[in-house]
Amino acid sequence: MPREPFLADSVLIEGLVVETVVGVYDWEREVTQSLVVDLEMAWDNRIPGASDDVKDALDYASVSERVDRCLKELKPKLLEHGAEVLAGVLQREFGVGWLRLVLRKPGAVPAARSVGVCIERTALKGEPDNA
Ligand SMILES: Nc1nc2c(c(=O)[nH]1)N=C([C@H](O)[C@@H](O)CO)CN2
Repeated sequence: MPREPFLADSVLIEGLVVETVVGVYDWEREVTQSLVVDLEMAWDNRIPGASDDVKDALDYASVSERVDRCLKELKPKLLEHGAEVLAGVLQREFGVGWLRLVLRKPGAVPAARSVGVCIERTALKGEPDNA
């Protein structure tokens, strides 16, 4: 489902580095590796734009801390699982309606600058947690 066509505002986090256990192979469960998170989160920036009050804003510092904690606790095997859980946490805890999330694992394929996954999720009104 596309994001709301009449409001294109968002809050961005780019290149957030998280050190965590991640990967499907046995050796990967014994070390930490870097993940890099890019996030675009739909948010009505007209309200904080008028009030100049961070309480009205989607606080990118708080979101960044939550992303870091989520991935460190989760220790996902697949990037897909990390991205999916993260998207749900941000939608439930911060009230983000739509988001695009890119999760990269720069060291995974030596011949590639980076590999990763990209997901877009829209919280549907009427679903549990999205009343
Ligand atoms: N689509 C994916 N493919 C692979 C993943 C992944 O998370 N998503 N992970 C691995 C290994 O953990 C790899 O990164 C080790 O270098 C392989 N393929």
